Amino acid sequence: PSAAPTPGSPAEAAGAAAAALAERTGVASHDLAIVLGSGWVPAIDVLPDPGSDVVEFPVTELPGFLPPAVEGHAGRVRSLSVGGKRVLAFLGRTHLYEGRGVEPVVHGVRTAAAAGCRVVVLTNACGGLRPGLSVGDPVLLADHLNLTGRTPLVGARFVDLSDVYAARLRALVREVDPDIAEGVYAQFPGPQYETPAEVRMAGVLGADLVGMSTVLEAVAAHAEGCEVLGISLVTNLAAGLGDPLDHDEVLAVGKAAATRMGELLRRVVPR
Ligand SMILES: Nc1nc2[nH]c(I)nc2c(=O)[nH]1
Repeated sequence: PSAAPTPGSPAEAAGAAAAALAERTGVASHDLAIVLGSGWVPAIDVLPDPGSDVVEFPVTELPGFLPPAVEGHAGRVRSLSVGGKRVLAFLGRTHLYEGRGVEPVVHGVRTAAAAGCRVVVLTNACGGLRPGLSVGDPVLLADHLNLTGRTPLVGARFVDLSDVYAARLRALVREVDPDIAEGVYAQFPGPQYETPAEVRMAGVLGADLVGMSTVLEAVAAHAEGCEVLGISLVTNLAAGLGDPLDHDEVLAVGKAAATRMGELLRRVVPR
């Protein structure tokens, strides 16, 4: 048996949250987790198997989760069946820019892993900077640039990240949607958007997308042994490449693309 996690450690906190989740949902083990970024929440309404039970509650009912710092970010969690798999969906997430450290940012994916999930799907809304990307495009993450200067890992955890966005899952998505674009996502700390010069810098560094989430969650989930699938929704052209950024537009674009994203998830998740 694996050694009991150190009292007060993030692993212990994830274990406690997973136990509370099993209790609250009546589901002993979940198979797959989905983190829904801005605009993605409507996408999961098309997911549940007809007639299957769906349990939803505020994520703060589980230990270790903080109340949403940003008004309107629904900090909720939903347990549902999709293609016979038990799925744990986080509607909204904690962002690094909330200034509450890295632990709360990755507590969800660590809880999912402790609850049995072996696959974690991370979705987000982001800015597009590669020519040819348009607002409303989904982009499959092939790799990332961690420009946050932070990491969820502590100590001698020399984790290999050469397949952090699992090639197996990316191949599955390409089978379902052969024309989907693939790209490299750079996470900035935020909360401000990039300057045009920073966007140009990200491009020089090889980024196709810029955002404020996902990277630290992917590192944490991969370090827990989960296969990670990342899908971004381009909701604006990065600074200097298009109209000035507006958060309300972001949500509108997300809603418009939600059914397409829901279809994509519904065809990928059971596999
Ligand atoms: N860093 C960064 N995050 C974003 N999130 C969204 I939606 N658009 C952007 C963007 O242009 N830059």
